[in-house]
Amino acid sequence: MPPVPISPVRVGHIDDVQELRKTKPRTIPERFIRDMMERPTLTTTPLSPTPCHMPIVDFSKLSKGNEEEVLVELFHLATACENWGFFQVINHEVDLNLLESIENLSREFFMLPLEEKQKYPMAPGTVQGYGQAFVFSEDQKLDWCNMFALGIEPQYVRNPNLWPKRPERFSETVEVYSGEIRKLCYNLLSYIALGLGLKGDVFEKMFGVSVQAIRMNYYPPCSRPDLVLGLSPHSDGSALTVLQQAKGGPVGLQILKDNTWVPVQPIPNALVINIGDTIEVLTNGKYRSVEHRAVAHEEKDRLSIVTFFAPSYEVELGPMPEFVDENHPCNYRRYNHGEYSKHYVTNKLQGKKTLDFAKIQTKNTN
Ligand SMILES: COC(=O)C(/C=C/C1=C(C)CCCC1(C)C)=C/O[C@H]1C=C(C)C(=O)O1
Ligand SMILES: O=C(O)CCC(=O)C(=O)O
Ligand SMILES: [Fe+2]
Repeated sequence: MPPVPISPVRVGHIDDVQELRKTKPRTIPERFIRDMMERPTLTTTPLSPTPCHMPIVDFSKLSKGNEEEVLVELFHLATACENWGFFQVINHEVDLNLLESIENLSREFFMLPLEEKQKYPMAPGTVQGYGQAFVFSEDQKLDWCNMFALGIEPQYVRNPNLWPKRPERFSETVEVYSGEIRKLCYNLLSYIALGLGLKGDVFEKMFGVSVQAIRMNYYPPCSRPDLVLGLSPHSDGSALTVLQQAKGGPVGLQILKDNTWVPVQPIPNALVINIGDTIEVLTNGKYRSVEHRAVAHEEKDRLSIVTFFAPSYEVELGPMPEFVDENHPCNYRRYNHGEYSKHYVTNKLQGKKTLDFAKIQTKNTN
């Protein structure tokens, strides 16, 4: 029997937003213009919400503090995870020169000629390389963003053909940076576990060789930021996400807090951490992966460097027994993380819809 042809993903023409901005600075193609309900609230209008200062966690107090400082900071961390799903970590012990280098090299990468970047194409329906991820149809709205993403760990998620030769030292720096961010993720997960009253090594043991990926998002200026989104609303499919916002950029990240999109004011040298879907499931919803999005700016470009840190694909996940009792019924089924990962990367970003994969739907008795 001949092999069954796999139907290719038909996504139509996707404009490269940087090129568009260069060649037709005032044009916003229809595919980028959001329906009224999806359009963003911007920080530049008098009626817009003031940027929030999300909770700050001082990592050095957790790693080097005295007993009391550790306890107080664990409490800050636990409260941030429970009430916000986001926090900014300061004194994180990742070398600031390394943060600067990855920022500069990522910017240099995006500033290369299009032909050079297209040597590392993100094929339709895949998530690694240069392009737009999460586009699966011709009528889907597009984000005002160029992305470059790479699988980092374990080795089997790597596609060596997609590691850029230019700029010089880019790939080497991604490697060193990812190693440092990996350590930070393991440490944060152990403090998160302690804050939940669990053993510090519970997630490290459970996750096996954790999957790690990096994504650089470049948002060029946009003549009508009120009509487009830099990045569609979503929660992250990871356990933890580490977001570095490049220095000097405008406010761009917004999180959905109490049903309102709240802009996040970057703190110089801090890293933004958010709880991903895995931790939501493991804690049976005690800690939730919060929906977030990015908006574009009329005059300034913005760059973010994002690390996704998740369990190994063979790990079976479900709510931990510590978070299930008669008052807290089990909200999520058990599933394989590899299956979830596949589900995540083969669906468009659509708020928290991806997590329906794991949710136990409660019957509406009304
Ligand atoms: C554009 O990519 C993403 O947004 C993304 C993908 C990450 C991945 C790679 C680039 C290659 C290795 C696999 C992996 C899927 C992690 C987001 O990652 C989220 C989604 C899941 C699931 C996750 O763990 O992080
Ligand atoms: O650029 C940002 O601020 C948001 C990025 C993000 O949420 C992501 O890449 O998952
Ligand atoms: Fe995200």
